[in-house]
Amino acid sequence: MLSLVNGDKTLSYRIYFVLADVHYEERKGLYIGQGITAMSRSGIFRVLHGVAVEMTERVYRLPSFNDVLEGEIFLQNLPSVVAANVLDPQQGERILDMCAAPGGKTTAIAILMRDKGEIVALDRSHNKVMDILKLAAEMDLNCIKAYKLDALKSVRKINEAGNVGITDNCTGATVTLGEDSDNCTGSSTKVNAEFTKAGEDSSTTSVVQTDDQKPDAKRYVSKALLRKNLRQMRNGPGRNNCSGGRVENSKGFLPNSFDRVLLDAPCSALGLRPRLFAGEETLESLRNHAKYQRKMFDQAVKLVRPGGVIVYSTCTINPGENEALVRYALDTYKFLSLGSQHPKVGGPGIVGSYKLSNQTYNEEWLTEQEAELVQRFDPSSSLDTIGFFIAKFDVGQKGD
Ligand SMILES: C[S@@+](CC[C@H](N)C(=O)[O-])C[C@H]1O[C@@H](n2cnc3c(N)ncnc32)[C@H](O)[C@@H]1O
Repeated sequence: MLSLVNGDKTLSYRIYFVLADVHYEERKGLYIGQGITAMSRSGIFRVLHGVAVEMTERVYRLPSFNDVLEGEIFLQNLPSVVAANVLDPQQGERILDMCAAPGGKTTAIAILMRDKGEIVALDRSHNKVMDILKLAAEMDLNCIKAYKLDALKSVRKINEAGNVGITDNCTGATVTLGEDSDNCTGSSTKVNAEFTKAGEDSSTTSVVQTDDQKPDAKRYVSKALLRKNLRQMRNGPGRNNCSGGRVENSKGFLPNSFDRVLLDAPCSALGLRPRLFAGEETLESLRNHAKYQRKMFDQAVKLVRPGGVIVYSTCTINPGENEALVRYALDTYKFLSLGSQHPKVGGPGIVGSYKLSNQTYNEEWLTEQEAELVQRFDPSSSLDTIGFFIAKFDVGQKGD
């Protein structure tokens, strides 16, 4: 008998699992499962071995909220709401949400600010930025500005001429265009991208038909953009193009320019339910998540002003991406301190240490006092939430 628990207490879809050679190993409290895979219905017919389990009955009787009050309500799990509240945004402030799509926490923050102030919401995916814009429009929230930007490049660089701007990898021009792609050609075609400066931090890209072939450093087009436009001419704007196919690319932001920063980092997502371990993560991939998160955190530290706040959160139970990030942050940036969290709903973090096998140092986790200051949502606890982690940092004087 396979019983699953869903964090939102609704199971709208049939869920299939393929079980083969199931085994778990325990490493410092982290279970890594292999051989159990949650699959799509079509995917299940492509595997050669295994046992498929079809779950046909809901664990809970609560009906699905799909299509209920669409545009009126947006369901969130408890830890996400807590994360927005822990950030404690104030009206009139400038907030950065570094990895924002689909915009659940962004909109929760906007509501807490009563839509007064400015929330800059970033995601590296064009379509996901559209999702943020769509959600903000549905909820009638005007203080959210969403941009496509790789959060690893979210601090503007000062170039030799003293101008600010980031350079792309291909042309040296100040912005990269294209749907989910940073590749660019620099070549001119019938479909050009028009570069306009929209405010201090962003550039608006809108697609225009033109015969103007004059070379212009600020006019270039990516292959991805070309493909997208051909697709749009054939199929219409598509489900996500709520704002007429426009997406804003950002060139990055000035250091110390935000009152508060939320880094809801991409992670191994080992806290999500219902989900048996899919066997996709390895120890190496878990370490890679941690490295990626640290680089993003470094950007967050640069962007927040002295006296500001950074909230770091993940939906994983892997301490290497949670407590170890906090240790890194506190050891690297002496002007950061753990802030007391309100509301506090989850339990304390984990105290301990571990050694990365191919590195020469021990990564110490938190002291007991520090562990008390972070929130760890244990998916097996009676609170019945997804696994989640929240750390809040108060930012002191940065120095040079
Ligand atoms: C955990 S989800 C964010 C969920 C979101 N905060 C919410 O509450 O709705 C992580 C997001 O980070 C985005 N992402 C991953 N790497 C990124 C990067 N380098 N720069 C910007 N966004 C990135 C992913 O596209 C994904 O949408």
